Amino acid sequence: MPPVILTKNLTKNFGELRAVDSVTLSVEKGSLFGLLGPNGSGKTTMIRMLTGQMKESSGSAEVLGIDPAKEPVKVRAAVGIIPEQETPPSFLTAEEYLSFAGKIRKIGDIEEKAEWWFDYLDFADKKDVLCKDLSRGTRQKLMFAQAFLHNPDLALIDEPLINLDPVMQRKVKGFLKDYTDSGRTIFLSTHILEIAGEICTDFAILHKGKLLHTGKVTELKEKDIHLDDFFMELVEKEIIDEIIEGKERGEEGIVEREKNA
Ligand SMILES: Nc1ncnc2c1ncn2[C@@H]1O[C@H](COP(=O)(O)OP(=O)(O)OP(=O)(O)O)[C@@H](O)[C@H]1O
Repeated sequence: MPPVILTKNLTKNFGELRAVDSVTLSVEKGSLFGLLGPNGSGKTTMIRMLTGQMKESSGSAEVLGIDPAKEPVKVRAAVGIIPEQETPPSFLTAEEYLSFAGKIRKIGDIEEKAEWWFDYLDFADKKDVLCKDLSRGTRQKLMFAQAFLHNPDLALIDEPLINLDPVMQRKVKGFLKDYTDSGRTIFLSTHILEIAGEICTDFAILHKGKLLHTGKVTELKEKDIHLDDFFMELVEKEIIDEIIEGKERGEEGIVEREKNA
């Protein structure tokens, strides 16, 4: 079976900065894939490229067999997306927003589906409130609901749990696990390593745009290694290597300068 997501040497430059650096990875159908990495490591940029919101500088990507750079509308119609820290339009109520999302996605029974989400995520009392007046957590619930309204085969979700309380986090974690158990795929970017270790089947670690590791969570569990310890060790090693490399470069620079003096 072909992978749901496949990237080959996917790269994104912003001027001098290489935000994503030649990333090659594959995500299998039915996996709950965690994209992990420190601040600024390129997770959001990856998701933006995979959902056709941003074109790569080089390399390629395929999402559900579609090239997101060539057919961004097709890819966005097929997948569910929760963009990072995005909020729903301020001038619509929660209910209007889901109805709007349902119309774009041509969902026939949108009222029924929206009702289900309001009940499931426990915010039916907020459906007539303008999005601008919703709490951050409730806005996040709304963004979560819009991503899954059309039961997509793949959802790419950027930090979907960060503003939710522990009860709601547990519910959403359960939802994501059940979703992938039924054969659909989740590509989740998160800082919360505990959650990733708990629910993800597969993971990748990015650091400064580079893919440091990709593998299965069970492989770590079999070796009795916690994902957060594995992550810390790998990222810390990378940082130490960079310091050593930087020092060596600096020293060489001094030697060169001395030679030229
Ligand atoms: N549109 C842009 N223009 C210029 N630089 C950008 C742009 N978008 C992202 N970057 C830079 O690219 C790098 C990667 O950013 P990105 O948002 O992908 O990281 P991230 O892993 O999602 O970070 P965080 O965990 O903090 O959300 C950062 O250095 C960021 O400043």
